[in-house]
Amino acid sequence: MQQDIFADTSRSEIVDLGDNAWLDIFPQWIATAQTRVLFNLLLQECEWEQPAIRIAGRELPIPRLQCWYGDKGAVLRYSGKSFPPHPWLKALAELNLQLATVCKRRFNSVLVNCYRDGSDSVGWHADDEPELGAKPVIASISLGATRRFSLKHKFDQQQKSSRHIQLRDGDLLIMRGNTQANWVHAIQKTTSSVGPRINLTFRNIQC
Ligand SMILES: O=C(O)CCC(=O)C(=O)O
Ligand SMILES: [Fe+2]
Repeated sequence: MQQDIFADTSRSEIVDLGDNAWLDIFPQWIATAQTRVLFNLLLQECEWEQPAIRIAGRELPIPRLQCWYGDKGAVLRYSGKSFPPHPWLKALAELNLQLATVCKRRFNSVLVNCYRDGSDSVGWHADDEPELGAKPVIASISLGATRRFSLKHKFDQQQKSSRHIQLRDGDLLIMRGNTQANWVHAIQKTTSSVGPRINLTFRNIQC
């Protein structure tokens, strides 16, 4: 992948969530010409899974497809399940290198989610598993359809403190500081007609 596929990376916005929690957003961090190539490549090459997890006492398939990539030993754990990593796809390793220029770190793993349509979602959660460490930096890249990323405070659940951000094709969102400690986030189902979306969250698992 060439350097010039990345759009103007100096253009970023900060969303201050208070108490040392904040988001950095780089709209269209990946240029539109390349997002389609990347989207199609991931759709074809990812080894998509739809694992079942226990929700309210019942084993149910997650409402999206996912695949976990990373260094050997970077095991993803949530809802009592463990997912050993698939070895890095070349395209994901290259994206990780480019992220290093913005995030000043190399991530050791990435969760790839595919939301096939508006009925796919991810429920309210924080990426606050102990193996992600305190104040984890999590870099999220969106490809394909625009979906609404919602945040609500863990301890102040008033509607007015919620935030909503439209994540568009090529956008990079970085969650920083106390975002995982103080906030939960979700991509909620929508009844509007939306096409497929792929989201990549790059993380560092302590292993
Ligand atoms: O799809 C997104 O934008 C968010 C995904 C997410 O929160 C996660 O994978 O932990
Ligand atoms: Fe998350």
